[in-house]
Amino acid sequence: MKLKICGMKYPENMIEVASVAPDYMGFIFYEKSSRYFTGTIPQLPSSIKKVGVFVKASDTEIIQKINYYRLDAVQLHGDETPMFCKALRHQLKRTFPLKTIEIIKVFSVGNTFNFDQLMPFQDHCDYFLFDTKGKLPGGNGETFNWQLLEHYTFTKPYFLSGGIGLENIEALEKFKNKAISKYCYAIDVNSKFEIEPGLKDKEKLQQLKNTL
Ligand SMILES: O=C(O)c1ccccc1N[C@@H]1O[C@H](COP(=O)(O)O)[C@@H](O)[C@H]1O
Repeated sequence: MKLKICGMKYPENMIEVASVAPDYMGFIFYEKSSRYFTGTIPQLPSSIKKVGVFVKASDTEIIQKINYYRLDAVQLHGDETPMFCKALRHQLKRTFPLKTIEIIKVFSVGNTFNFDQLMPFQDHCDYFLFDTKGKLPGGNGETFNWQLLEHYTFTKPYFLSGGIGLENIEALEKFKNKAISKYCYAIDVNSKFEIEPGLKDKEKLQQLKNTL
């Protein structure tokens, strides 16, 4: 399973964390977040895809950040509509004809989550990401009931997110052996691997990586 490490804020820490060899590294472009990122990204191995995390940002802002930070993917973490995703995808293809910018559409999962709502997004994103519904748009540090994924009837690969920490390793092992994990493409981690918001604990991340 692939690994995404999200909410990076400090260049030296990014270099440290790059040695864990995640597949994706995420940067939060949401001003109200304690992980809001405005700095510079050092040269990272090209095997690590850089993801910009946006909450209801405009297409102009998203494109500007892709250009400036040379992002490889965008994570749409607000209530963006299927039409927005469709239009953005077209615009990304036009603006960056030589590079595929992946679109990861996030859904906040509560106990009554209806997976039917994913249908209109299917053709307009590359991956879904399931996070836990909480007070904040993201980074709540809480897991959701993964058993709900038995209602996932699509074939689009998804990121499993929301409060995943070292204490979930055993549950992750069990999840990986179940049919419901068939389309789980990556694990996404954030607040449970922090020393402070935006500063990640490399040793803990290495422990997780060794189990994936
Ligand atoms: O982390 C944030 O502050 C944040 C703010 C706004 C949108 C998304 C945010 N984080 C994303 O939330 C998920 C889950 O994080 P956690 O493991 O529950 O802390 C992750 O994808 C982050 O990218």
